[in-house]
Amino acid sequence: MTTSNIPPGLQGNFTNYTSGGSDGDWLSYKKTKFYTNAFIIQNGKILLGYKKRGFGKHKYNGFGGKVEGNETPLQAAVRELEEEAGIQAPLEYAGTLLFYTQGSEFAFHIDIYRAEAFSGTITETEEMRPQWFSLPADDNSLGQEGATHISPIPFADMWDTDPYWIPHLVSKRTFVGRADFTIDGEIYKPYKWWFGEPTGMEI
Ligand SMILES: CNc1ncnc2c1ncn2[C@@H]1O[C@H](COP(=O)(O)OP(=O)(O)OP(=O)(O)O)[C@@H](O)[C@H]1O
Repeated sequence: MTTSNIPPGLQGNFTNYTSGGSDGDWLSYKKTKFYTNAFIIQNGKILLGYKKRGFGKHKYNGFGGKVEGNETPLQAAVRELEEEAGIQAPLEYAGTLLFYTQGSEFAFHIDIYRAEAFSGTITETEEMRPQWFSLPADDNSLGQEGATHISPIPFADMWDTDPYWIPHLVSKRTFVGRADFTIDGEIYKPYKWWFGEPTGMEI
């Protein structure tokens, strides 16, 4: 299995891909802005933050934000993790998500990172309230301790397309994807999406 209907903005050969939504065209956008999103995954648990303000308010997500000035995405990811959760971690690249909402001035290009260790004390900030969640049992081979009495990943309170790529993140398989949304008032609805695992060096 290689590739079918790869969305504009992604190139290469892919495996384990999944897609859904409208049969219509992908939306078009003129520019992209670079963002980051970082997750700590440890002992059968994943650290998420409840966003208290700004974009994605009231959703759980990783910790991240805009890549500033001449930072690399990795430097931005390390800085945002510290600003939003109070911790430092040896982040590793995990995947990339393109996200566009109809009518928006730009598309998000989000580099996603993960780490299995961290230092410092997890701290609630003005922007995020950090909380551990348990991974599904299949991904829980690192040990159940600490994970048995905590809630599963709260997908109902996350971006609708998160369930398509979080499993790749958790199982350490590099992924890329695109998700186009429409917006109705303040409600974002997934319109069309595609996620896959690159088989070469072409990201
Ligand atoms: C389907 N769509 C999506 N799925 C999953 N995650 C998404 C996302 N769309 C945006 N994100 C993340 O949401 C955060 C916004 O960052 P945001 O708080 O706006 O950035 P930053 O802290 O720089 O902003 P301010 O400094 O407050 O302006 C940032 O982690 C970004 O990666």
